Amino acid sequence: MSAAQAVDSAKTPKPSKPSAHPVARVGGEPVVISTRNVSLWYGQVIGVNDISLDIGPGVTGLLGPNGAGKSTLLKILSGQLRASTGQATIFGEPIWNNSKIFQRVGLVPEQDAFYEEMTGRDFVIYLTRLQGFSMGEARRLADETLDLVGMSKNKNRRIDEYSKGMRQRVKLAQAIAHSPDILFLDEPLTGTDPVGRHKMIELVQLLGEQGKTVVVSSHVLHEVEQMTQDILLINKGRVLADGNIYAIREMIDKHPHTIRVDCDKPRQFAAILATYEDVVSIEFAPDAARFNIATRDPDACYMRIPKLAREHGIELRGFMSPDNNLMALFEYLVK
Ligand SMILES: Nc1ncnc2c1ncn2[C@@H]1O[C@H](COP(=O)(O)OP(=O)(O)OP(=O)(O)O)[C@@H](O)[C@H]1O
Repeated sequence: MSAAQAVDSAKTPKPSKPSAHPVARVGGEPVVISTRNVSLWYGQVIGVNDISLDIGPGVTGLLGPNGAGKSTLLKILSGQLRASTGQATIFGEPIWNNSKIFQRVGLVPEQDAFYEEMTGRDFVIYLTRLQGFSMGEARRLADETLDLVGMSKNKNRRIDEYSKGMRQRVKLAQAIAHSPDILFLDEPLTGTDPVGRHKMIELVQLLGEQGKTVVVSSHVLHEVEQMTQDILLINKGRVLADGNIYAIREMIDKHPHTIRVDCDKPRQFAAILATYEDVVSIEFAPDAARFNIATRDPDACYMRIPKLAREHGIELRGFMSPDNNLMALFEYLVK
């Protein structure tokens, strides 16, 4: 059985009836999530500002730098925060204080909120029970879902012994165990190792292909575009652009993209990378242990870095896109 079939066949929740309300459409698909003029203030600080959007089935990437309002928007859409003004609906029904809707929603929050002394398995069972499943069903769903996210081997260990990547996978398992129609993931790739990252991306894609509505936030374009082509760009609490990745890519390609490289022989590796035409500049950290490489072809550069490191016997400790990439893009977009 494929993982995709497993996601669906593993679960036997009692599905809620679809809303009787007629729904609008986005790109030929029914609108699942909708907001109109939604704003939220934290005292004097604006979290999100006058956001109106329609999201349909499939994966939508919510992309923005730190502090853009991604978590605030996801919290409003998942019913954790009430908008100060405006309306937010799922399947045409208000989200706030609507327990019927909560059963159709799964959430991977940015912050961990575990009972650390519990095992991963008990944690998923416990939260699945809260969705109204019997103990037997919750156990079965927890086991099947933990298997799906690659946590079978470690599910009976205490959560306080887990790596960051394992924690992310348990968060994903609790979010999908009850087979929700809608899934919100807030920076799910943070701290994941390459295998966990691949697994998470694959699952997000599968859920989208199954017709679930998945909204995934990130501040790294490269991460988001591995999961979807549909992007909402958000900055300073506002949606700046809503559309296809290629249009957004075009804007980005006019700006050099920065990749931070951490390895055991930074000078040697920087010299190798500098020979490529797309590389615009290389800048070392003050201690010269890491360097930033600016490139006009991020895709090629991301592919090339691990390959060259392997070929030249360089130990690559990490490479990632620092926030200032997106900041540069957003500054450009709001000009
Ligand atoms: N509980 C809070 N109290 C006061 N201000 C807050 C609170 N939570 C968020 N903010 C502010 O609201 C704005 C949006 O924050 P939010 O966390 O939604 O952004 P984000 O895009 O998710 O960023 P990050 O990835 O850093 O979490 C920021 O200016 C942030 O400082």
